[in-house]
This record gives sequence, C-alpha cells and structure tokens, in this order.
Amino acid sequence: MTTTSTTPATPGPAAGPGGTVLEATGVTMRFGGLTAVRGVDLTVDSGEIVGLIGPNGAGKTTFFNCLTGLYVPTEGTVKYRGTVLPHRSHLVTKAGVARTFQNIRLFANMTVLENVLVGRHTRTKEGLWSALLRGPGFRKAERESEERAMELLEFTGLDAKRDHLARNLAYGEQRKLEIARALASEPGLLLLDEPTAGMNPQETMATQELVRAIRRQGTAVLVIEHDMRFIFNMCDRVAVLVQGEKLVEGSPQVVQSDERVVAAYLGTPFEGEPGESEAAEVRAAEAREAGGTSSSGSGEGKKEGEGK
Ligand SMILES: Nc1ncnc2c1ncn2[C@@H]1O[C@H](COP(=O)(O)OP(=O)(O)OP(=O)(O)O)[C@@H](O)[C@H]1O
Repeated sequence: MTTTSTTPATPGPAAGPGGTVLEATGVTMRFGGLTAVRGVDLTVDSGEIVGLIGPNGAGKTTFFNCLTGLYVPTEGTVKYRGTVLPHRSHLVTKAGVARTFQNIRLFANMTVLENVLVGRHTRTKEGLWSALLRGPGFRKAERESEERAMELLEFTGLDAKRDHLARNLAYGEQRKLEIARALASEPGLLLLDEPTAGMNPQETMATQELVRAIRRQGTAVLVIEHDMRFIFNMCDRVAVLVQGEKLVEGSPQVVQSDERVVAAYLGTPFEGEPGESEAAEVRAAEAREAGGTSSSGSGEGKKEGEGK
C-alpha cells in the first residue's frame, strides 16, 4: 500500500490571513433529555493544529456536527473568520470548513479521481446549462478541476491510483482519499474525525506527515483522535471533553499532566518519547517487507454510510 508522504510542490488550499479561524461559543447540543455537548467554547487560530480528545461518548463527534452544519446547536454560535456559519453542511464547506468522518464516507463505486472531483464542486462556478451544453467555459473549468484534483492526489500519495474504484483501496488509502476530497474544497479549516482509526503504525506516521503538510500549506486543523501519541506529537493545543463539557484546554504538556485528564481519560500519565515506539514498529515492518515477509495492512476498508 502507498504510504507516501511527499511534501507537495504545488500551491495548496487557500491560505488565509492570520488570526482566529474558528470561534465556537457556548455550544450546547441536546437530544431530548440528553445533553451531549454543554456550553463548549473553542477557538482555532490560523496555522494551528488543535486536538479534541475525550472518552467514548464525550460529545466530540456531536460537537464536530455542530461546527459543520449537520446539527443545529441547541445553544451557542459558531463563527468562521468572524462570520456565523450557516446550519447547512454544503454552505459550511463553501464558507471554508471541510471535514472527514469517523466512518469513511466515500463514493465507493466512483474512481479515486472522481471522488476528489466531487469535492471540488463548491469551488466551480460553471452552472447546469454550461455543464449540459459542455461549452468552452465548462471544458476549461473541468480541465482546471482535474488538474487540481491530480495535485491533491499527488499530495496525498494516491496519484497512481487515480482510476481505481474507491472501494478497492486499502483502508488507510480510503482515509487519505477522504482527506484529499475534503481539501478539494480549498478549506481554511479542516476537521478530521479520527483520521488514524484502524491504521497500522506506518499509515499513522504517513498521516502525521500529511497533516503537518496541510498545516504548512495554510489550512488550520482541528482533529479528534484516540491515538494519544498522534495528539501529543502533532497538536499545538488540546481540548479535553468529558461528558459533554470541556474539562481542560492547553498545550500537550499541560493536558497530559493534568490529574483530572489522567483520571477521566488517559488512565496513566502519558510517558515515553512520543513517536519512538511507532518509529520502531515502522522500522520493523519495513525490515519485514524488505525481507519479503508479508506484512498485513489494516484490513478491508469500511464502506460508505456506516455509522457516524
Ligand atoms: N443523533 C443522536 N441522538 C441521540 N443521542 C445522540 C446522537 N448522537 C450522539 N448521541 C449521544 O450523545 C453522546 C455523545 O456522543 P458522540 O458520538 O458525540 O461522542 P464521541 O465523543 O464522539 O464518542 P466516540 O469517541 O465514541 O466517537 C452519546 O451519549 C451519544 O449516545
């Protein structure tokens, strides 16, 4: 499987001015009698990678859904670059906030390239008549979209698989394709919901590199992840949700040594050289591959429409 983590030579997604990109204030989400998210404030600044962690059922995905227009929060506001975001996911994407899902949502029977082209639609201006008549404006826009999609496939290391059906990709590749498709909308903020879930150590490290490259290109990142090495290696700031409320927010050092976080989530203080054990596992896997021993990937890809 491809684990390329090339730094792109091409211009990336829209880089915005500095300052606050996302500002969520007092976000509350109730489902009947259950308050899944309670009064959460969170900001993401330009150039930041911010982590959102917490136990299962803490409200992380519900909070993402409130940020991205899938849910209308019961209370609170969400602003992107100072403007309140609409409660429609396609309009949120158009405004500049893209996301991936915990359970992959690709168009399984479309090719890799086609999946990324679908992600471009919020950035193409050509209308229905132009598309039907396939006039010169439409053909030019189509060519440009395809060029941009190919740049993103190179960026994510999937260019060689452009004509493969999404459902035939390995699981880690499907996750990368979701990221490529999200980037196709040229976001200023990318929300990643468990981007390394089900990945092997090689794929996880490649994903770390990819996320760093995305930040270098001017897109801020907010990431939900249960892999604490990933979080504490990558993030400038980490917020901890427990039972729908923000328990702690701060630098990785502050969060991982906070007794309340250890008690409510981490279990034991986070120890060791971050990334060193993964690096050792990756070296061992590479040595096995070089020696011709098969090393299993992370299994079959989940398909469109499974769960959240
Ligand atoms: N659509 C919904 N209707 C009713 N309850 C919901 C809905 N979505 C989530 N919940 C509940 O809200 C709470 C928070 O769930 P959520 O999926 O946001 O947690 P999470 O932190 O993302 O968990 P995980 O780490 O397991 O993905 C849970 O109790 C969940 O059962």
